[in-house]
Amino acid sequence: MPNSQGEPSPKIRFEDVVKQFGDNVVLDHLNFTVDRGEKVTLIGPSGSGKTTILRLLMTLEKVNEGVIWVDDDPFSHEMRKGALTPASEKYLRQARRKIGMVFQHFNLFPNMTVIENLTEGPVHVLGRSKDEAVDRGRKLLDMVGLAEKENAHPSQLSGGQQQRVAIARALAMDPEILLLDEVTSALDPELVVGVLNVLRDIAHSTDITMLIVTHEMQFARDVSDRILMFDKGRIIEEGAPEQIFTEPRNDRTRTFLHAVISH
Ligand SMILES: Nc1ncnc2c1ncn2[C@@H]1O[C@H](COP(=O)(O)OP(=O)(O)OP(=O)(O)O)[C@@H](O)[C@H]1O
Repeated sequence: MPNSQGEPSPKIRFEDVVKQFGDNVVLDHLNFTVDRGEKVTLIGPSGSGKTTILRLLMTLEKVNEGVIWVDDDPFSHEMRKGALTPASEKYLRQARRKIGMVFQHFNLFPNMTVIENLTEGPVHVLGRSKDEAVDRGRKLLDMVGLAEKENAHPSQLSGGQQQRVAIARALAMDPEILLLDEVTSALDPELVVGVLNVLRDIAHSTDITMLIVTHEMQFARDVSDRILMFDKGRIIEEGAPEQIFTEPRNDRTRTFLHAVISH
């Protein structure tokens, strides 16, 4: 949707967002935007607040101050009687339909087959017909290289295969925004490549807006339009991957990248 200057508005906008747990200020008056279709990777030391940003967007946490906007609509809040009011559960349920997330632990439904995992949401939440959901589920399984596994149960798959099913399951809900939180960090090293290849294809071939938390720096470099470097709940540097990875301006970015890449 264009704004009053005729420019497209951002897909996601954090406006002065504060998130704290007790006295621990995890996000400190945070401001940033993500454009439509943009792929943005959040990097930074452990505890700098990256996962908290994704959890706020998944509505698993609530902001203490500030407002999150998606498509120029309030996301963390709703408009009541002309005033922004913290969002109700009902409002949040509707708002989060635009957003899909893949976690470190894939959390597939263990008693369902792979294809049932993919069709459950589209049928029961989006109201799609079973045939339509199965048809789309098969296409997505093909895309993640698991067409022949549709009748398997999750326990019969490797961790990497389960994670690829989880990615397909998130896409089956047609999200406008996809959040990826350390999706390969629980996997054995030999399974990481297959998952990253699938995600690389998705990043390059879809216009889904993606917000990514990863320690896989080569992957971040390949897929990201922009990198945000966090420290203590603030963005201390941002830029194109080439700039951040080859000539970081901030000393803490340089130290962080050195530690991660030489790890
Ligand atoms: N539910 C919670 N209750 C209390 N403190 C929390 C909670 N969730 C996160 N925190 C704290 O918030 C801070 C930021 O955590 P967060 O997981 O967002 O960091 P991160 O940058 O994603 O770190 P990592 O790379 O280790 O995942 C940490 O100090 C963490 O202990």
